[in-house]
Order: sequence, then structure tokens, then C-alpha cells
Amino acid sequence: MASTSKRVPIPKNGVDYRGKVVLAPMVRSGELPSRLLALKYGADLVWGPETVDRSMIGTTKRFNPTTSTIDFTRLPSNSSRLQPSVQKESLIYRLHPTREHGKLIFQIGTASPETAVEAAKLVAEDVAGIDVNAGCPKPFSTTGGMGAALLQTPDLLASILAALVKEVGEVYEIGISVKIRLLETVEKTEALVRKLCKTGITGLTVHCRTTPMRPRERAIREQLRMIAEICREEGVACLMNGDVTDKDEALQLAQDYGVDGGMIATAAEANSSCFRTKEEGGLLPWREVVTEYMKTALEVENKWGNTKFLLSQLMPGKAELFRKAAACMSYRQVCEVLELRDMVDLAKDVDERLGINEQKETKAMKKAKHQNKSAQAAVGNMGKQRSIDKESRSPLSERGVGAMPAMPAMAV
Ligand SMILES: Cc1cc2nc3c(=O)[nH]c(=O)nc-3n(C[C@H](O)[C@H](O)[C@H](O)COP(=O)(O)O)c2cc1C
Repeated sequence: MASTSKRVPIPKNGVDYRGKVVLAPMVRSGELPSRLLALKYGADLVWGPETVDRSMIGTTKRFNPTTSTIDFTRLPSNSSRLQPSVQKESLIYRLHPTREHGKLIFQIGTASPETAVEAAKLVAEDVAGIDVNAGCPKPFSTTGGMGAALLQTPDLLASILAALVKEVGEVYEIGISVKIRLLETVEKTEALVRKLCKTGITGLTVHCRTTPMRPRERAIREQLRMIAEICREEGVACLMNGDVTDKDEALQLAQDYGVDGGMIATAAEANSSCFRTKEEGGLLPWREVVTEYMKTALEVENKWGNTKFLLSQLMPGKAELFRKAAACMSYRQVCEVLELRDMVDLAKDVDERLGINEQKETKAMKKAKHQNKSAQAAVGNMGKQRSIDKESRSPLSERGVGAMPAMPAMAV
């Protein structure tokens, strides 16, 4: 691994990103149980899913004694029109203060230094670092000037990072980092990286694709050495991202390209035991990972729609159990289908606490089922559908809603 020549001091409560293989930020696929599983299997750090600053601002922070988590919740924007008795708070962000201690990076979606700082302050005491998403190419992000749009407004991006460094990083002594994509030319990427490294950040991740590139296109690694070199000069840790399949490969690539570590997204979404080195036994069979995932999801009372979605990612589409699990309407049913007998009682309790009603499909589930039926009719084959969906995820499932087959994917 490359050694940095000029070192930015590591913040007291923050992280040293060097020598790390980390879980990438993933909307839906990076919720708490997925992060805890990645940590269990050997991820050194975990990024939470991008959370837009404006959705964090106005949240209430509470310790949840049932799950031992810290929950950030808020009333939905239409709540003032509802009777107080039916107003239900939405869970915006959930973290585990002990199991994620010193390992969690909160990724923020933002287009303004002021709102970025305001939102980051809300979580700063509970995380090891704040990361700015400057790579999401999806219109919901870019239309608001966030994500990959920030690559086109480098002065704004630099001002956001500088404000976070001064008002959050230095005050709470945590790391501030940024995740970017490659620009169209080497020169443009170089100028951007130089600018961002001057803001006081301690980490920079480069997703080795340009904004228009689709996830199925191979990552481009030619610019990595140059980016790593600039980061080294400035004492900023550089992580590489894009087509990294496991921890061994990440460490090898880091050596080959002179970067400080690697970030894994899709491979970890499919099987988070990719963070185990070959020496530690390598990739585990999906049944074992699914069992561990269910145990964790129940412990932290994960949203049912999100758990169901994750199962669709972790289970092979051709497995008989995949179809059976897809038809389940509750934690209890899924535990029975997967023969997780020792979890059934807990599952019943969790179903009750989360208000999961096996008899009643929620409106969102009905809508998702309908969408999935149409999508399946178009493709005709569930296994085939899953691989297609990984390329183009629908806004519906981005909100964590939906029945299991044909869960669409997002490429950020
Ligand atoms: C389901 C999914 C959700 C994602 N959400 C985010 C996100 O919230 N923030 C972000 O910066 N990137 C996001 N990404 C992009 C990944 O972090 C990563 O940059 C990309 O998938 C390339 O890495 P890979 O080749 O290992 O998959 C997402 C990717 C996937 C597959």
C-alpha cells in the first residue's frame, strides 16, 4: 500500500481511511443490517446510503432501547393534513452506536454548504466521518445540483467540503471525505482532484467510471495512479471503487495502483462475505449469508420492505426458495420458508411491533406487485429479470418499497 508523503492529521474521533477495504454507500442496499453484516465479515469501514441533507434537517434523534439503535425520524411532509392519531413518523436514518462505533461514514446528498453543515451536525457525534456524494448520475440527485452535478460545479463542491471540514470535521474531530467519478478528460479529473484535496478533506474515493457510463461497463483504471499521486502529495487517503469483487482483490489493486484502499458495492450487495479474505475462508454459501442477514435484520427491526428487497439480492433467482420467499408477507413467513425455526418467535414479535399484517397487502406492496408483474411479463423470466434490474432500478424500490421478485436496481 502506498505511503502518503504529507499527512493530514487523523481526527481524534475520525478515521484513517488508509489500508481499508470498505462497504460502498448504497441506497437501500446499505441500510443497517447490510452494514452490520459487512462489518461482521471483515469490512473495515461502512458507508451508509446517501441521505439528502434536507431530509435529515428537522429529524428527531432518539435512542431506541428495543434495537439499541439511534434513530432519526420525522413526520412526513403531508402529516399536517392528517389527524394527529394517524400521524406516523418516518425513519430517515438508523445507526448502531456500538456495533458501528468508529466505522460508520454518513454519506450526504447536498448542493449547499449551509444545509450540508446543518444536516451533518445532527449525526456528527455518532459517526466516524461525513462523505459528500459527488457521483450519483440519477436525475433525482442531479436536478437538485447534487451528486454528479457537483462535478460540473467544482467551486461549489469545494466550498461544501471546506465548510464541512471547518464546521463539522474540526469541531467534532471526525473525517470529511468525498466520492467522485472520473471526468471526461485526464486533465479535468486532475484539476478537480487537486482542488478538492486543498479543502482539508482526509479521504477521497474515486468511482472509476465517468458520469454517463452504465454499471455494466468496465471500470477505467488508467487515471488511478495520477489521482493517487495527487492525493499522496496532499496527504489525502485515496480509495478506489469500481468492479472490485473481494477484499483480496481490493488489497492487490491498491498495491498495483498505489491507492490506499478499496471500496466494494455490487459484489457486497450480492454476498457481503466478499470481505472475508481467502485466508479467512473466502466467500460463504448464500444460505449462510441469508441466515445471518435475517438474524441481523430481526435484531435491528429493519423495515420489512427493505429486508425483502435484500433477500432478493442475496438469494439466487433460480433457487426454489427464492420464489417462496418472494411470496412471503411477513418476517414470520420468511423464517418458516427458510426453515429458520429458532427465529420464528422473534419474527412474530417483530411483525407485531412493525405492524406487519400478513393478511393485508399495503397499498405500496400492491403497487410494487403490479409493477413487478408488468416488468416480468416484459422479460418473461425471473432470473433474467434480476440481472436486468440491477442495471436500471426503479424509483419505487429506491424508496425501499415493494414485493420481492424483480426488484429494480439503481446505479449511482
Ligand atoms: C444499489 C446501489 C445503490 C447505490 N447507492 C449509492 C449511494 O447512495 N451513494 C453513492 O455514492 N453511490 C451509490 N452507488 C454506487 C456505488 O457506491 C458504487 O460507486 C458503484 O456501484 C460502483 O462500484 P461497484 O463496481 O463495486 O458496484 C450505489 C450502487 C448500487 C448498486
